[in-house]
Amino acid sequence: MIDVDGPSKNSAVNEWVHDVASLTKPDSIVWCDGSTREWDELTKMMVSQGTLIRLNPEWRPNSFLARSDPADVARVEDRTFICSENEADAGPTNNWRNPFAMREELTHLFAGSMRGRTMYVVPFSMGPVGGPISQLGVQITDSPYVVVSMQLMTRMGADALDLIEEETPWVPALHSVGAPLIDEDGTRHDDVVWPHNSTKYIAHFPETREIWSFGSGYGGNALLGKKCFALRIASVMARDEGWLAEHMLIIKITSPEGKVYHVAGAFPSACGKTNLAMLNPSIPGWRVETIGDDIAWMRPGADGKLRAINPERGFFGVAPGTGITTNPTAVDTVWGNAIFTNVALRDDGDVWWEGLTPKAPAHLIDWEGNDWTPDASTPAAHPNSRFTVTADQCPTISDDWDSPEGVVIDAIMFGGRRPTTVPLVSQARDWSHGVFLGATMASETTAAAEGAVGRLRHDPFAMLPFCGYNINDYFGHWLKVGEQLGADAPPIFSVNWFRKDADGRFIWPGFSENSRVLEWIVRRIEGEVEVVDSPVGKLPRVRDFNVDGLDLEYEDLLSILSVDRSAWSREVDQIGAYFDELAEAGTLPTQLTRELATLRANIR
Ligand SMILES: Nc1nc2c(ncn2[C@@H]2O[C@H](COP(=O)(O)OP(=O)(O)OP(=O)(O)O)[C@@H](O)[C@H]2O)c(=O)[nH]1
Ligand SMILES: O=C([O-])CC(=O)C(=O)O
Ligand SMILES: [Mn+2]
Repeated sequence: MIDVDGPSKNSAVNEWVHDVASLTKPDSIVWCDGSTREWDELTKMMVSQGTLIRLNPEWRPNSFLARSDPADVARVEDRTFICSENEADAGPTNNWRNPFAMREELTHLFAGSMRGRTMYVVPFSMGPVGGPISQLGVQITDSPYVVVSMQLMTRMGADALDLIEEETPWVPALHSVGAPLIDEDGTRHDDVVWPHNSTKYIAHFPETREIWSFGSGYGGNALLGKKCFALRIASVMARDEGWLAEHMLIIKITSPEGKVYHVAGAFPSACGKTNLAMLNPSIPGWRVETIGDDIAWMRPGADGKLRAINPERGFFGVAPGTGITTNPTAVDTVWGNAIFTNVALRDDGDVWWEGLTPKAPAHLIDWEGNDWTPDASTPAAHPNSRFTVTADQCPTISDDWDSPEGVVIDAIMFGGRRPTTVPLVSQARDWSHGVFLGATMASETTAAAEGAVGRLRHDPFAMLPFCGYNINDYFGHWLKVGEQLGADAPPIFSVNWFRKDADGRFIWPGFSENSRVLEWIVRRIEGEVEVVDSPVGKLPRVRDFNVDGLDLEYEDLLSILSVDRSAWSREVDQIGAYFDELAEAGTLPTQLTRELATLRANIR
C-alpha cells in the first residue's frame, strides 16, 4: 500500500498522487526533483532499455535519439477533447465530451494502466518559478521519456514543488502511455522501445482545470505543460482573468538606431515560428533575439501596456528544414544536451534530417531504424521529427527572455501557409480589423498533426487545435482585451512567407530575408513610412520596402505586395461560409461580421 504522506506541502497534491497510484497500480512512485543526477539516471536507464540511443559524445555530448512507434508521431487532433459541462462552451472547433462520461471512460482506461511501470510525479512551473504571470502544475506520467522532455521544456522539479503550498492553485495533469507490463492475471510482458496504446485520449476539463492524456508518448500529446496546459487550459484561465494565452513566438528586435522592439507572432504548427524566433537578419544593422518560439502569455500590465512571457523553458522544434543556411541558430542551439525524436542516425553516431545540410550522407539509419541511402523513396527523418533543447543554449537568446514580468509587446503578427491570395505583409486598420485578420487566418496543414498534409483549412489565430473554449467567445475576448488596452494596443500585421509561383516554387526567399518585413513593421510602429490603403489592409509602398541586395524580380515583389481581387472575392465567400458555420455554434461578435461586410463591399 502506498503512503498518503507525500512530500508536497499541499495535501490535495499528495492525495491525488495517492489516488492515481491506487487506480493505475504502478510498481513504484518517484517524485522528480529536476536534478542533473535524475536526468543522468533516467537517460542511462532508457539507453539500456533501447528507448534512447546515446549519440556520439564527440559530436553531440549528452544527447539522445528516440524513435517513436510509427503510429505515434504527432498530435492527434481527432482524439483531443474539451470536456466542458455545456457542449456550447467547447464551441464549433473542438471535439466535446460530457465531463462525467469522459471521466468514467478514462477511469476505466487508467485502471491498472501503469502495472509493472514506475509512476513519475513531475512538478513544474510554466513561466519563471514564482513569477507573477507564471502557473504551477503537477504531471503524473509513466513515461521516462516524458520526464526528461519535461525537464528540458519546463521549470521542473523541487523548486516548483516547493512553491505549491496548501492554498496555491495548481493544475493536475495525468498521463499514461497506456501499456501496462503486467496483465490482470499477473503475467508480465517485456517492454517495447516506444510503448503506447492504439486508443488515445487527450482530454481537458476546463472548469476544473484538469488534463487527462492516455495512449500517446509524443510531443504535444504527452508533454502536458505545453499544448494542454499552456494553451488549452490557460486560454480558459486567460478568458476568465483578462489575459491571453497564445500560440505565438516572441522576439526582440534592435534597429540600426539602437531602439528595441518586442514583437509576438502567431503561425500555425510547422509554419515558421521557431525559424522567425531565431532569425538572422540579412539586412545590415538589425538584430533579432529570441524570447520564445511557440507560446506567449500576454497580460495588460499596471502601465496599461501588453506584456508577454514565454511560459516554456525550451524548444520542441521541427527538425526537417532546419539547416545551416535556413536556421544556423537552431543548429548551434542543439550542440548538446538535446533529445532528437524520429530523426535519422548517421554512421558516426550523430544525427541528420532533410535540410540540415544540402547533401544527404551516403548512408543513414532512418527514423524507423532501417538502412537508408539518398536514392530511397522515403525521407530519412519523419516530417514531424523534432529536437528538444533548453532555450538558454540558444546563441540568440535575449537577456530578458525569462523576465518574470515579461516584455512590452510593440506589434503582433498573424501568418499562415498561403500559396495564394494573402500578401507578404499588410497592417490592420485598427485592433478590430486585426482581430478579423486573426479570426480569418487559414493555412495548409502540416505534419505536426496526424492527417493529410497540404490541405488549406481555417486556423483562427493559429489556435484551431489549441483554444480550450468556444472560438466565438475567444474572438470576443480578444476584442475586449483590445478595448482595455485602448490607445496602448499594439498594431497588428498579417504576414505570409509562403506564396508560390505557377511552378509551385516559393516566391519569397523567406528565412533571414523576413527581416525586411520586420524592418517595415518597425518603420510603421515609428510612423516613418506611409501605406497604400487596400480592401484587405494597409500595404507597403514598394519604394519603402528594403530590397537592397535582395535576389527577387520586381514583378514578383509586386505580385506578393498587391491584392488579387478575384482571389480575394473567392476568399470573402469562404470566410462568409466559415463565419456562418462558427455562428451556428455560438455568438460571433458583430464587429467581425461588420469587418467582413466592409471587406466584401471593398473587394467588388
Ligand atoms: N519557405 C519558407 N519556409 C519556412 C520559413 N520559415 C520556416 N519555414 C519552414 O517551416 C517549417 C516549420 O517551421 P518552424 O519554424 O519549425 O514551425 P513552428 O511554427 O515553430 O512549428 P510548431 O513547433 O509546430 O508550432 C520548417 O520546415 C521550415 O523550414 C520561411 O520563411 N519560408
Ligand atoms: O505540440 C506539438 O507536438 C508541437 C507543436 O508545437 C505544434 O504542433 O504546434
Ligand atoms: Mn506549436
